[in-house]
Amino acid sequence: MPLLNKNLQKLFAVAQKDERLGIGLMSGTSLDGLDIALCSFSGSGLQTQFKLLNFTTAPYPESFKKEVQQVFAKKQASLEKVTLLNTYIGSYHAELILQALTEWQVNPADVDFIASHGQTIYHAPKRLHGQSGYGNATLQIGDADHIAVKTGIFTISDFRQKHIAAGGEGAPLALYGDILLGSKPGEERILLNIGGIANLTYLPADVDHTKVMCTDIGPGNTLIDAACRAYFDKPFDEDSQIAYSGNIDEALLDALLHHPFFNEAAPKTTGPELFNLNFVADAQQASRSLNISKADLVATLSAFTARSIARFIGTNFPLADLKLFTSGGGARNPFVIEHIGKALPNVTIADTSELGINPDAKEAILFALLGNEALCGEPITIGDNPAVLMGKFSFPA
Ligand SMILES: Nc1ncnc2c1ncn2[C@@H]1O[C@H](COP(=O)(O)OP(=O)(O)OP(=O)(O)O)[C@@H](O)[C@H]1O
Ligand SMILES: CC(=O)N[C@H]1[C@@H]2OC[C@@H](O2)[C@@H](O)[C@@H]1O[C@H](C)C(=O)O
Repeated sequence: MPLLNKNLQKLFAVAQKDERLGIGLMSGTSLDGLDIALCSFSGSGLQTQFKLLNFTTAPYPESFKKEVQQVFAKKQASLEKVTLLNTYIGSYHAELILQALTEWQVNPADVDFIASHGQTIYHAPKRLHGQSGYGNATLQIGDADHIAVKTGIFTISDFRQKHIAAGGEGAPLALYGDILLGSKPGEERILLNIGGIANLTYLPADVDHTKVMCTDIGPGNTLIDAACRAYFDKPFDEDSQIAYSGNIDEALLDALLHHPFFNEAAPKTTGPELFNLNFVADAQQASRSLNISKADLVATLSAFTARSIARFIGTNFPLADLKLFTSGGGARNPFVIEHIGKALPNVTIADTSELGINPDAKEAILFALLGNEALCGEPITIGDNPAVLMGKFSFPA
């Protein structure tokens, strides 16, 4: 009998361990840095026990952001740049992981797996690209073979393709972890992540999985960040200082909210491929607000994020006793949170630390959970959502 590949033997052993150490990685649409979450896991599926042991966001230098921005969410980009970045990002993420492990005094040999999201460079659900003959598509780069070889740790990656293969749009994948992290019998809950794009998971009080909904809502920070970069030479509107210095332009806000995406049935996904400064310029043209001040623009874009989130929640979940738990960098944008609160006066709002989950770490934890599932889980059926185990395996040797 031929010998079993040693990597497979080791993988088999990891899947059978009582407790596994896994790292979840998230590098989202905001391009602020790599989120690295080190967790311990036992069990799988809805019985998973996990603990966040360490977390950091390794900030990206401006030079790296500029490189990625050359291809990010662009219809036309250099294929050479995409190819170079695919290898570079994999290798760079490996370095950032090793640095974090050194800081935490954790030996890489003790880590059982890494679950890497990669860097989304283009998200193209069919609804958005509209090209006949092509279905839903998405592309994350930062090849995981480089992470595995450089760190010596099994790496699971490219989670979104299987979701598409099974009929989804490749996102949001938060659903699978959010049920585990946030569901509580007797409480109507929504977990709202405000990253570059805002998404939510509704978790009903009766824990009926057919009622769970997980969907993108629209822009989170992406337009606010883009305006801050373009007009204030700042990566984001820290503590909403710019938004608070401006006024909301109601005509522009209405024009922004008028986009057909907001009337499309959920679940749906989107990205900066749609919500970008061209989209804003079109809305300014339509609302004759091209001449408003840049601070008014940031205030209006921040109100747009808040209003589109509040409108989605108010329309789809008109519940008396709803609790909203926020996460992602937008949870630290006071203007956005204040305006969501004003528009939803009957909803209790807190961030996910109330659930014992670091709001900045949540998405990286979600990918670590998906990695744990890929190793030892079973497909979970949640309503009409794709019931598949996601991720591809990269071996260190
Ligand atoms: N103190 C703050 N004040 C205002 N905004 C903030 C603050 N801190 C973080 N942010 C916002 O959060 C963003 C980073 O959010 P996050 O890391 O959740 O995004 P991401 O993971 O890239 O997004 P996605 O979930 O779409 O993939 C920043 O770009 C900024 O807009
Ligand atoms: C294609 C892609 O990278 N989508 C991200 C992005 O960031 C937020 C939103 O848009 C969400 O759909 C998704 O990420 C989260 C982690 C998800 O899949 O649940």
